[in-house]
Amino acid sequence: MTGLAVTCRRVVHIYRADAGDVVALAGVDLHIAPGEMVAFVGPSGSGKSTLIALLAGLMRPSAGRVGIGTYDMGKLSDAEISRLRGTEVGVVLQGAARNLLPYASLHRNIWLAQTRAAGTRGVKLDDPERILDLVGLGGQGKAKVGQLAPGARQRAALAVGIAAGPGLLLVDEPTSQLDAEGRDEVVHALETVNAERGTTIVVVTHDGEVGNRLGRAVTIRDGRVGAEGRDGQDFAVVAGDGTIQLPPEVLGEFPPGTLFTVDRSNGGVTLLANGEPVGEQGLDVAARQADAPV
Ligand SMILES: Nc1ncnc2c1ncn2[C@@H]1O[C@H](COP(=O)(O)OP(=O)(O)OP(=O)(O)O)[C@@H](O)[C@H]1O
Repeated sequence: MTGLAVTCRRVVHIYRADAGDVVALAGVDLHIAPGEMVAFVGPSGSGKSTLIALLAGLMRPSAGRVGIGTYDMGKLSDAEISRLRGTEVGVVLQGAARNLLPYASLHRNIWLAQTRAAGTRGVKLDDPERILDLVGLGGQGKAKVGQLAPGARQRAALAVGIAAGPGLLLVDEPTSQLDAEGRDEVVHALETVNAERGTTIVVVTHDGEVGNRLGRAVTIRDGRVGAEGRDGQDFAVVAGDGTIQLPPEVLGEFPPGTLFTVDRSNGGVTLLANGEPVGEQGLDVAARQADAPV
């Protein structure tokens, strides 16, 4: 199937705990086009894993809307979400072993994922050998998962994640335990799946290099989209409620309480901070439409 779009509108997630509520996501606005590859990056505890868990339907948001393709996740029953996960949405959890049966062969791991998906209607399944080719494990179908090197095991987990031909693949920290070579192989496998199948791919990662390689890196900061990097350029992002997060180093120059004026007199938009054009204070302001091609 072709890639699925992902849309988040004002998504909020609150964990209820005895010690007090934790606001993990405080209003995420995001659109991912079909067939895009995106990394969620950001500091520990910023909300990346929570966001990917909501996209996977493993949890439901406290407020806001999560859309996957034509589905409004909030309107689906638990049974419909379970069917979606494992067919149209592939999920690869952090730690390759959690996605695999270690004593079974690669072929059997893929077969099991496909058998689960085949129980639902309308799923056309790929040849397991073709799936292994996509992740660089062609010809190794008889190998037991437990015998594979860590990088190959992570790619085996990807193979299981794409076994049913999902339109969206969600992957949590695929390179965290790997050396540079293993990381390159995993990123190459993701690129190949994306190029050959048009699958939309979302990866949570601490590795900035993985973010750069995927082309679009969305920085989650304090439970919101803090910034975006596209093809090596960094952007601040205007959220659905009109707020914009500035990087911490820029906030040093424009602390909370700074007064901005929006001047439209020159036909464009100029920001004046405390009466001075922002550019003169060392920050150039360039805007582009969110959906403009990169
Ligand atoms: N089950 C939970 N109960 C209560 N609070 C939680 C729970 N899971 C996560 N949190 C809190 O929610 C916030 C966001 O956590 P989350 O795991 O989504 O961040 P993260 O960016 O993925 O972090 P990391 O990179 O360390 O995995 C953090 O403050 C975290 O402590």
